[in-house]
Amino acid sequence: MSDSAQAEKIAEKIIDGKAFAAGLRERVGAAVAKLNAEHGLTPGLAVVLVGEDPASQVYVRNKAKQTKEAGMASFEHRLPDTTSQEELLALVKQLNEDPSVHGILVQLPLPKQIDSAAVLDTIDPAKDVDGFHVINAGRLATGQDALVPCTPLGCLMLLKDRLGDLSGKHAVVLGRSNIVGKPMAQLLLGANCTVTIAHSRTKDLPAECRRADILVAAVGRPEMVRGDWIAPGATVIDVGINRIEGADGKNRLVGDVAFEEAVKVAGAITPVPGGVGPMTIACLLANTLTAACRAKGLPAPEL
Ligand SMILES: NC(=O)C1=CN([C@@H]2O[C@H](COP(=O)(O)OP(=O)(O)OC[C@H]3O[C@@H](n4cnc5c(N)ncnc54)[C@H](OP(=O)(O)O)[C@@H]3O)[C@@H](O)[C@H]2O)C=CC1
Ligand SMILES: Nc1nc(=O)c2c([nH]1)NC[C@@H]1CN(c3ccc(C(=O)N[C@@H](CCC(=O)O)C(=O)O)cc3)C=[N+]21
Repeated sequence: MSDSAQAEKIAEKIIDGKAFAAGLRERVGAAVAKLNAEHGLTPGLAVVLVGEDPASQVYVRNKAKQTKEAGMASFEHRLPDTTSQEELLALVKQLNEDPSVHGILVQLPLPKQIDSAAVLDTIDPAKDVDGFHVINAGRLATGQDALVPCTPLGCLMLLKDRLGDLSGKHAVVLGRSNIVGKPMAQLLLGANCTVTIAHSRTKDLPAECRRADILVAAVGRPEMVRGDWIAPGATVIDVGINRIEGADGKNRLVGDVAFEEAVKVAGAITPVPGGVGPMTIACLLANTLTAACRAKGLPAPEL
């Protein structure tokens, strides 16, 4: 095969999350404009950042910018690293009561003096646009209307867009965190996949992965999934966001999958950056729109 034919084949395999997210944000923006014109409602998202973690600051800035671009109100709350649990809970309760706020996101991780689970469970479940509250986790697990965690929701959208019906496919989810792995497995189960959840105690990770039609990697280990862990033609979703030092001494962003190896074997694969990350923020906006509609007793638009 010629070099250009080879390059074309690889390009076809890449799932362009950045482009899909841009389209989703446009659809959210159009729905927000309609909601505003017909009902005088402007969805509002409050983002709370505790401490000065530079990566978190970048995400929070991006979220605020994209929230405004979609025509929604953005409220940013920055608290010092030394904030107490009581102070943070007081702010969350104030946001719960504020009628202009439809979505609340408390950026994770939180400083160690704060009990994250207690904070997340204080957020009004109807405003929990991260979908991390136990009520929303329970609703998702029991097949009821829930606010669904943004990252897995974005992964599911990319999978359905690429593969159509997912029924009967064998999905392997690497990672079992409450914010990615577990809700991802629930969503895939809801889409009628046969689901395996693998983690740090799984015996033969490469063998489990090779059985996957759909492989979702969310472990936080740079390039852990090698090309020979992937079944030929499988669809690979790389959730990992890892900053590592490149050969040139500069920082670069890599996923949990060794992309160059994997792209040769996989049928389709998300890149890092430009894959799942942008979908997470677009889904956050979609969830804020959903929360605002439900607060007014309106049906959430199909996006
Ligand atoms: N793109 C995006 O928008 C987002 C990206 N991320 C990224 O996704 C990744 C995962 O995030 P998150 O779920 O929060 O991470 P956690 O650290 O909470 O969970 C990691 C999971 O991976 C498992 N694991 C860790 N090491 C191994 C290993 N060597 N072999 C097998 N399993 C392993 C752990 O197993 P065990 O339970 O046994 O410890 C755990 O279940 C990170 O890179 C994070 O940065 C996260 C959120 C959003
Ligand atoms: N309450 C809470 N909710 C979250 O959803 C949440 C959180 N806390 N804490 C941190 C993680 C991480 N996260 C990302 C969002 C967007 C990108 C993203 O847009 N990434 C770009 C690249 C960004 C870059 O260059 O650094 C991309 O992959 O193309 C990545 C990661 C949300 N998180």
